[in-house]
Amino acid sequence: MRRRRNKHIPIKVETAAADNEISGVDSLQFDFDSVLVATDNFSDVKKLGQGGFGAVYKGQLPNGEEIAVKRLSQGSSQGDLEFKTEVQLVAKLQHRNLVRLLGFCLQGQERLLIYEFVPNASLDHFIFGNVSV
Ligand SMILES: Nc1ncnc2c1ncn2[C@@H]1O[C@H](COP(=O)(O)OP(=O)(O)OP(=O)(O)O)[C@@H](O)[C@H]1O
Repeated sequence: MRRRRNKHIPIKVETAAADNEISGVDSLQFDFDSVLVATDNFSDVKKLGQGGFGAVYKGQLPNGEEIAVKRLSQGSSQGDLEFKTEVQLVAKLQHRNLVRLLGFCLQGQERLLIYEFVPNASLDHFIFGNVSV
């Protein structure tokens, strides 16, 4: 008799591993409506620039913290789970020369990445430290 290959087992194992990997990722999730309020509905006035992955908007949270919201262009084939896993890994990175990723937002087709806002003037300090000119 021919032996049937059970294709379901590896998929279940992968899913379980991925679930463990993203445990706690929800704490990084921003509410979409709060981001809309923070960026004045992604108004052109708040637009900081345009990168390869989408437009970036300045926002302000209710506690006064300034943020930069990267609104990813739609059409990525990346799944929600992959996206969340990637966000969680990047959010753990901390370095004086890296802009801090604060969180993400997933709503329908919308995928947002929320970073700390870095004013132009402070980029010199990020890169060169405190140098007097
Ligand atoms: N954290 C931030 N604080 C302030 N402004 C930002 C921040 N992130 C991005 N910007 C602004 O948005 C623009 C686009 O940034 P983004 O990171 O999307 O693309 P990029 O760095 O130009 O190129 P790439 O898409 O290839 O990474 C930047 O040039 C900058 O003006």
